[in-house]
Amino acid sequence: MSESSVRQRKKTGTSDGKPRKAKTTQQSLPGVNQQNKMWARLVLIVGIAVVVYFTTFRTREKKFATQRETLELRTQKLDCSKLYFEEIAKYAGCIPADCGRFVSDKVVGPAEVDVLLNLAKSGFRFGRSSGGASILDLHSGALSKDTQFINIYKIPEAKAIFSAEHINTYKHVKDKIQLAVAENFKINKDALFLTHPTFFSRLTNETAKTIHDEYWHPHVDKETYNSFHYTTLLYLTDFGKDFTGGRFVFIDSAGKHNKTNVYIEPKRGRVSGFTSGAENLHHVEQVSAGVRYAITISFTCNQEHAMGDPKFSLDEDDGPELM
Ligand SMILES: O=C(O)CCC(=O)C(=O)O
Ligand SMILES: [Fe+2]
Repeated sequence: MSESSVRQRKKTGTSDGKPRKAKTTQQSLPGVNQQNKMWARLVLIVGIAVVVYFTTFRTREKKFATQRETLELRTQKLDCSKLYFEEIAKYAGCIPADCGRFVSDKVVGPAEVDVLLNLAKSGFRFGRSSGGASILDLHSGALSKDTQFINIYKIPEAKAIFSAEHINTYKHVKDKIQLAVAENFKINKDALFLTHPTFFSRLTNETAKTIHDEYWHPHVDKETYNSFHYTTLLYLTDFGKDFTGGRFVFIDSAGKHNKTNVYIEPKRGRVSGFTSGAENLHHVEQVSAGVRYAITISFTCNQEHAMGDPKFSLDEDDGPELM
């Protein structure tokens, strides 16, 4: 109600000379003001709550390595998680100067990537998961096939795919990555051993059919794969060109509610390496289109978990057993 209409009523009396209900109207003014104040306070409180919520519980985003840049070396030091440090401390020569992560686009060359991508594509012709995440482990022979795994070494036609170039490149690249891990974490190269599982991955946006297809869950490699001490990844296809989605994400926490997602965009020939403890919680975003190829190459300091290079053996009696 406007002020002028209130004034109007004040002037107007009733026939018996008594004031009209204008009195009541006059009394309602402070009520309206009070209500307005209450609303203002409520809006202020809600506003503050929203600001506090988003500053306290927000997830920040950082790009550690974009697809467009070519990195000699980018590193990030981290405090080792307690459990990881307690365990790695047992292995002389294998204790990192600092826990952390690195990315380099200079360890593996484009020709080597071509050979390995060709090897991966040839292998996956013999089997793929029906649910979007396929693996090919040339050490055990494990190859995804629909909703299960088969042994590629039991397929006679697979013989044709393993050329000397494939085998030599695979071993040479593995050695270079092992050296990169040793240099970056300042450990003895010979204290590191290749471990299981080391595998090619092929990720698409197909709907997951089994738990093995759900590659996007946050995890700690040391917890998922007990033998891991250092994880490395070699990317064989480009984020944003060969596929979309599928970025690698470290999830860093400072306090309970303060998270930072640290992204690595896959790029052909890009190697990332990190200590496998809880300091490097991570996941892979779901691929939204295209095909993402990578190799997970894992290292242990525990000689009991060491494994040799793949035999690429097709002799059924000789061939590696599946896990
Ligand atoms: O392919 C990637 O980028 C990461 C895969 C991964 O997290 C793993 O193999 O443990
Ligand atoms: Fe992982």
